[in-house]
Amino acid sequence: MSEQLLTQLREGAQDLELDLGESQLAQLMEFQSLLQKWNKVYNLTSVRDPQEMLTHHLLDSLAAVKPLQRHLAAMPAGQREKLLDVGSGGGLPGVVFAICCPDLDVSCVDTVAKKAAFINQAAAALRLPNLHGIHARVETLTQKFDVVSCRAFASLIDFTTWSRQALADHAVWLAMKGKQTDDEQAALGADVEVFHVEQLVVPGLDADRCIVWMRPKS
Ligand SMILES: C[S@@+](CC[C@H](N)C(=O)[O-])C[C@H]1O[C@@H](n2cnc3c(N)ncnc32)[C@H](O)[C@@H]1O
Repeated sequence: MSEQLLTQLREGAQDLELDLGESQLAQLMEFQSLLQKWNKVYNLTSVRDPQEMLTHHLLDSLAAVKPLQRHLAAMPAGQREKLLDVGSGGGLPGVVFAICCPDLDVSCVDTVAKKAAFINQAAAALRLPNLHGIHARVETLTQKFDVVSCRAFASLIDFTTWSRQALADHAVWLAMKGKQTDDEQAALGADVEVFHVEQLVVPGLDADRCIVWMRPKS
């Protein structure tokens, strides 16, 4: 991995006001190397160019870390919080969350077995005991999570409908979206509340990005 990409990653993390150590930056770089190395075998992403992978995948996922950390800090202190990343594919944003938030237990679920296997391989290679790959349809999961995230997965209504049973008490949905989501929000049922739409700025990427934060309405 080139020094130039590492410098860009470090500067991007600073722009995002992330407090990442050198070992976490190295893990992020190693994750990108794993994505590149295994992409041909596992078909993890259509993005092949390392520079594009850095901006469109790593920095894009990193842009959601500070908002996630803010949400976690506001949760009542207790046992280690659990996050489920739905349709995680090659681990975006799940693996990035696991690297940046070592106290968060991250599970990445995908219907494609080799993608879930890649996550477990990455967990071992990056020495991340808080990262797990699950091969399943999200609709079939019985475990409960405090935050359920997705990126480039499905419409808001499909995402919330399919993953609702995986929400613990007081849990929230964190949907990373790339454009205006007014139509998708309007299509949500009365049992889902959008409580915040948070705009994101991705260093080096001139594109609309936001997080749609949602919770079930009781
Ligand atoms: C477009 S990819 C997005 C991958 C990754 N989140 C990203 O941002 O690059 C969507 C992923 O969702 C997975 N998927 C589709 N339906 C699913 C379901 N019901 N449960 C779990 N994963 C599913 C697919 O296998 C695919 O890997």
